[in-house]
Amino acid sequence: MTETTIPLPPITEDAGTGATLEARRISCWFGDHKVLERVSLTMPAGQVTALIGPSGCGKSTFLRTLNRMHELVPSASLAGEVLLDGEDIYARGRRLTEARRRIGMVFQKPNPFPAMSIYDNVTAGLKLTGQRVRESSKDALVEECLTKAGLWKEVRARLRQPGGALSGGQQQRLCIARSLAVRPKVLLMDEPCSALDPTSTRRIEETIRELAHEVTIVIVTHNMQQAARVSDQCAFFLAEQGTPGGIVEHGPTTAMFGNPTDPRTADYVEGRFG
Ligand SMILES: Nc1ncnc2c1ncn2[C@@H]1O[C@H](COP(=O)(O)OP(=O)(O)OP(=O)(O)O)[C@@H](O)[C@H]1O
Repeated sequence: MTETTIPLPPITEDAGTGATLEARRISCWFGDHKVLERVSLTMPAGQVTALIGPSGCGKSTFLRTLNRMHELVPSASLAGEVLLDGEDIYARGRRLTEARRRIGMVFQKPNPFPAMSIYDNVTAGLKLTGQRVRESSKDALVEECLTKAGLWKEVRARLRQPGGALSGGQQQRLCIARSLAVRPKVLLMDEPCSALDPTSTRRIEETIRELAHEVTIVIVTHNMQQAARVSDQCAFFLAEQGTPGGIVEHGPTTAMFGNPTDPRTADYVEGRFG
């Protein structure tokens, strides 16, 4: 079988400011249960957008619609559009793998391939998304992605050791490096620090701020201090009294925390519920 080679330029050549992601009137169901009602949100290129709100209001579901992961659940359905730099990722003829390549995801629990080497973990996503890199370029790619994920100095002397031998925080940064290797325009992060200690959390937060210059980031977090530290804008989700979740308020993080317009936002960010 012949494989198509898609030459990948060094990341720096492709480094822009990410892409703007725009969700338009997203509604989601699990079977008959409607969990999101006409949610619209623009996540601007090169910014960090934090999705906040109490448990069960649909933040993760919304995040998973942004790279077509919601449709993996057999009972799940969806209405609305998700535009990546103006093009609907759900449009007929759009390939799922293309959406996943351009819009990467980092999960709550670090999930490197534990028996695979650190080096191979970084390049693992390339094959899965049908991309190939020349052998001669691989070392540079691995170094660049690990550097951007803030892990290079800690692992450069042991790239052939298994990914599973790293600490939890290092594993999460390895997963970020793996996501970066396929040149995403957007990185979705679902509570990426909730399984980590405070020091590792700080390292990931620094990494997020550094990456934001070239990748658009959308992060779900329950940690209000974290939302305040890492994000440029916030969207506050709420599902009241058994109704589907929606966005109550969104805007610049400084305004959301300093001067929210909706009393429910104020109550939530000041820790009075949730
Ligand atoms: N796979 C699933 N099947 C059925 N219902 C689901 C599924 N995943 C989520 N739900 C339901 O969808 C609603 C929204 O859940 P979701 O996980 O998106 O909320 P969340 O705000 O991210 O919560 P948390 O902060 O606790 O992670 C909840 O009522 C939840 O029970």
